[in-house]
Amino acid sequence: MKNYVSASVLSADMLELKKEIKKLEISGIDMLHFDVMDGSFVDNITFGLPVLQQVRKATDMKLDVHLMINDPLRYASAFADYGADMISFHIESSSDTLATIRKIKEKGVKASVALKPATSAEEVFEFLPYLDMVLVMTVEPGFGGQDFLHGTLDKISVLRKKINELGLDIDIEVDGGINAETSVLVKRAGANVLVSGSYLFGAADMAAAADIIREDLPC
Ligand SMILES: O=C(CO)[C@H](O)[C@H](O)COP(=O)(O)O
Repeated sequence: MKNYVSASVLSADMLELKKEIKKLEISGIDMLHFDVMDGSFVDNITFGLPVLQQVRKATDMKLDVHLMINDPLRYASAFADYGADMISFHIESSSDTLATIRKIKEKGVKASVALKPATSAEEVFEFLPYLDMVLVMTVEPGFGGQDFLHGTLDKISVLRKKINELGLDIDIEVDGGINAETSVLVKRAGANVLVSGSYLFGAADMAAAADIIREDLPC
C-alpha cells in the first residue's frame, strides 16, 4: 500500500497558520491532520468548525479531521460541510458507531474509526466493511509531543491481518509519537498513513523529515 504523511496542525504556530499550511504544501505533505478536542472526551480543547472553514479556504490539501469529542454523530455533517475530506471519530464515544459512519459517508466523505490505546482491534472488526480507514492512537489522545506506546504495535498487525483476510482496501492511520524510528515500526506492523506533529514541525527540513517517515521499507 502507498504510504502517506498527515501533518498534525496541533504542533503548528496557530498565529501563523496560513504560513504553516504553505510550508506543508511546499514540503510535499500529503494531508493536513486537524485534531478537534472538546475538553470532555479528552482533557484538552483545541479548535473546531470556524477554523476548519478558514483552513479549507486556504488550501487544496486533503483535510484529515480527527474528532476527539463525545458526540461525533451530532457534528459529523457539519465537519463534512466545512471541508473535511475524511473524518475519524472514536469508537469509545457516546455516538452509535454505524449511524456515525453512515452520516459521514452520505456526505461523500471518507469514514474512519479511531481506537484509544486500551481498545482492542477486535472492537472494530464488525465495522470494517463500511470503513475507508482505521486510526490507531499510538499515544493517549489529548496532547502532542508524547512518547510512542510500543504496546500498540500488535494491534496494528492484528488489524492489517484481518483487513487482508477480508480482502478490503482500508488504510491504517497511526497518530502519536511518530518519528524516524517509530515510523519504521508502525509501517512494519501494517500502518500506511502516518500522522506526525512535533517531529515534522520541529524538523529543520520538513520535506526531508516527511520523506523519512513516508519511505517504503526495504523488502
Ligand atoms: O492526536 C493527537 C494527540 O491526541 C496528535 O495528532 C498527535 O499526538 C500528534 O502529535 P505528535 O506527533 O507530536 O505526537
